[in-house]
Amino acid sequence: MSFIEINNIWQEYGAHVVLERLNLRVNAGEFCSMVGASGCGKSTFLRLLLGQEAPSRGTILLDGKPLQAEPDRSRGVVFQRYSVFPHLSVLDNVTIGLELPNARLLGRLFGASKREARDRAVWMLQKVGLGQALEKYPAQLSGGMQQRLAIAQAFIMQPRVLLLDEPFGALDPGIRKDMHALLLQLWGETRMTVFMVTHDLSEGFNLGTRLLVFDKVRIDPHEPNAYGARITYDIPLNEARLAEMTNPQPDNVYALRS
Ligand SMILES: Nc1ncnc2c1ncn2[C@@H]1O[C@H](COP(=O)(O)OP(=O)(O)OP(=O)(O)O)[C@@H](O)[C@H]1O
Repeated sequence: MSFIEINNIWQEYGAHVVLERLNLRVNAGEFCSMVGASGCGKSTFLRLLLGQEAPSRGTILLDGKPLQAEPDRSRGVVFQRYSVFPHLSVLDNVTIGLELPNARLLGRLFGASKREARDRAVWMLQKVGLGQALEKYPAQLSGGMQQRLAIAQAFIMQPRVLLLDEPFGALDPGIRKDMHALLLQLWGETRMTVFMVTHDLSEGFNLGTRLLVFDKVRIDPHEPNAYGARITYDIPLNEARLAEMTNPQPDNVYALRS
């Protein structure tokens, strides 16, 4: 059994078929880069994986069970445009993720739990290079720093599946390179399963252990929306890195929680 099983899913909005007959098996720890023409349904596919939408047909299984309809802690997401809270400091932006799941029972965390959450958030922010900006507000940060903050927010929750929708699309080339290194490092440490949509082919090839190409197999020039896209190529990449990730040597294992 694969960690994620996608069985013959379709996504239709009225008469507009966006995805059709999509099948995929993904093992835990794989890093899937996803490319394809604009509008072919990559973000739609991510929304299905996140549980924000249910497919029109077909099933998605996570660990053998149907995906929960609501997004939960097992899945984290980073969009191209930083989705951080403007009225919270950098530190609070990251700590709040740890507090919210407990909020219904306890209100905000306090005492030792609060300190522990804060320590973990500081540690995570140091990892993404924001250790000197803890008390700043998002408006005081550059675009690249805000995106690092969004990544820290997603990683602190230690999701089993990380969904990235062009996470570096708005960044300068130099910062992009740093972020690639950071993402690979954190992926190696946490052994998450990653799905990343990108328009940058070289980014897709460099980071992924698998490249999924979305495309339409059938096209009706008179009815462009009559047929949907599916995965037309599934190319294994960076196999040595994947092997090291899924069978780590003791020296290569770091605990994310220090
Ligand atoms: N809720 C919706 N209702 C109707 N149409 C939708 C809905 N969501 C997406 N679509 C349509 O589905 C198609 C695929 O959109 P999607 O954003 O998934 O493509 P994409 O491959 O991610 O594109 P891009 O690379 O440009 O971001 C588009 O034509 C879009 O208009």
